[in-house]
This record gives sequence, C-alpha cells and structure tokens, in this order.
Amino acid sequence: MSLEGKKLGFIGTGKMGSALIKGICSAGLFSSSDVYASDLYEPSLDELKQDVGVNVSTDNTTTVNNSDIIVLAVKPQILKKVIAGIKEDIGSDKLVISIAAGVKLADIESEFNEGTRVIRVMPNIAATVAEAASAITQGSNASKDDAEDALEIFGAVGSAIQVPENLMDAVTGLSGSGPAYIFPVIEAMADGAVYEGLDRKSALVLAAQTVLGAAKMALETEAHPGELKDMVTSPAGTTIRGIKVLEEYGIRSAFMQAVIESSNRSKELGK
Ligand SMILES: NC(=O)C1=CN([C@@H]2O[C@H](COP(=O)(O)OP(=O)(O)OC[C@H]3O[C@@H](n4cnc5c(N)ncnc54)[C@H](O)[C@@H]3O)[C@@H](O)[C@H]2O)C=CC1
Ligand SMILES: O=C(O)[C@@H]1CCC=N1
Repeated sequence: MSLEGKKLGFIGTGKMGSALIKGICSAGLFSSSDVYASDLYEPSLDELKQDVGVNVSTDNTTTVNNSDIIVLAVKPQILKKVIAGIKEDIGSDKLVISIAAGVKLADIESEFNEGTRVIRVMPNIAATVAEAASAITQGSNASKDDAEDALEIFGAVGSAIQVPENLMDAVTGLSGSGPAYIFPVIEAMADGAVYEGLDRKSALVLAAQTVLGAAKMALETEAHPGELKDMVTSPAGTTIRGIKVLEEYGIRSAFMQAVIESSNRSKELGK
C-alpha cells in the first residue's frame, strides 16, 4: 500500500487545514487536482482554489465521496457534529485522520460506524513552511499501512513520529502549541535589539534566524542543549550576563509550565 493513486480530503480549511493543504501540495506529495477540501466559510475555500488549485466545496460529503483519506481539521468542540454529517459515507475503504486536539481515538471511533479506520495526528502550524513537528497514533481498526500513509503525509511537511496515544496530550503541549511560545520569544528578542537601536526589520530577521540556527544545531548535532549553550557562553563574556537574567525570570520553569498547562488543556478537551 502507498499513497499512489489516492485522493486526499480536508474537512475544515481554517488555519491548520489550509497550512496542511498548502504544505502537502507544495511538497508535491499530492497534486492539487487530487486534493478535495470543504468548509462552511467560502473565503478560505476561494483562497485555496485560487492559490493552490485544489477542488473545493461547501459540502463535506463531496469531500468524503471523492477522497480515500479524509483529514478532519475542525475544532474539537464541533468534531462530533461534523462526523454525524459524514459517517454514512465512510466505509472501510476510507481512512479518517483527526487532528483535533485532545479528542481520543475511542471517542472518535465511537461516533463512526463500527470498523472505521481512524488515525489521530497532532501536527503544528509550521506545516506551512514544511517544518511541522507531528506525532501520529493508530486507531484500533487502522492498519500498519494506514499509519505509514499518515507518516508519509505528515512527514512531507516536516518530521513525523508515531507515539502511543497516552502521549498525545504531551505532544500537543509541546509541539502542537509550541510555535506560539516561540513567536513571542522572537518578537521580544527583536524588541531588545530595537531598544538598543537596531531597526525592526533587521532585528526580526536576526532574531528569527537565531532561533532557526539554534534549532538546526540541536537537531543536527544531537548534542545536549546545555553543551550547545556552553559553546556560546564565554567566561565573563556577554552571553552569561543574558543567561543570568533569563534564569532570574524563571525561563525554564516558565517554558516547562507552559507545556504542562497546555497538555492539561488537551486532557480536558478529551473528557
Ligand atoms: N492551529 C494550530 O496551530 C493547530 C490546530 N490543531 C487542530 O486543528 C483543528 C483546526 O484548528 P484551526 O485550524 O486552528 O481552527 P480554525 O478555526 O482556523 O479552522 C476550523 C475551520 O473549520 C471550519 N468549520 C466549522 N464548522 C464546519 C463544518 N461543519 N464543516 C466544515 N468546516 C467547518 C471553520 O469555518 C474553520 O475554517 C482543531 O481541532 C485544532 O485542535 C492541531 C494542531 C495545531
Ligand atoms: O490551541 C489549540 O487548541 C490548538 C491545538 C494545538 C495548537 N493549537
């Protein structure tokens, strides 16, 4: 089994649905004519039709009937309602992928007819630039081939790993929500340089490239982050002065707590 000859559908073309469609089509994994998308909000469909050339509709069953794999990219709170509208069109020949935060596989499966193949995925918004960090977890009727298809789809827009379902809340708090923790860091670092006289545009470029470079070093060297930090930090130099301030403001505790709190919210959404 592979993705060859398969058609991909998206229900919900908001921030995450659109990011995935754009990322997957520009990665060339599916041609836009093999991608179907539906939403109630026509402007987002018009934009996707115009920019990417995918097939669009305001009717979710059109997406389902034309697709082999259907990604549910609607808010967790309306997932049940959306499933109720499509369940009779989903047989065992189709694979459903939910990206809804928190909502458990068993709860999704119980909304569909028995035997429906479901995979749960937590991607992130960096799918837009093919740098998402995604985790997938396999439902009780989904096959190993289904999991491989999901890994290939989400791997085309970044990196994708498989985890047991009980770790999906942790993934959500970390990489699902994580980009939103880093954007204010970039903005605030740039603010510091603007305070010191650098123009805003240059400050943002340098701040963002600094985050990108640090991330790339962590991934490519696989060195412990503490070791990488020590490479920058000269005795009695500039960096240690900055680090002291971050420690005084509790940076580690703040980031740890943010991930834990976000994971807690994911657990709440699953209740
Ligand atoms: N935004 C993010 O960074 C991430 C979001 N997610 C998950 O992705 C899902 C979507 O989130 P966002 O894209 O941020 O939300 P969003 O609000 O931007 O998009 C949801 C879309 O669903 C559409 N919609 C509402 N009712 C519908 C219906 N009955 N049929 C078809 N479409 C309908 C809305 O018009 C909207 O365009 C959520 O479940 C969220 O937990 C997961 C990872 C990251
Ligand atoms: O904030 C949220 O609920 C969604 C899920 C992960 C990222 N955004």
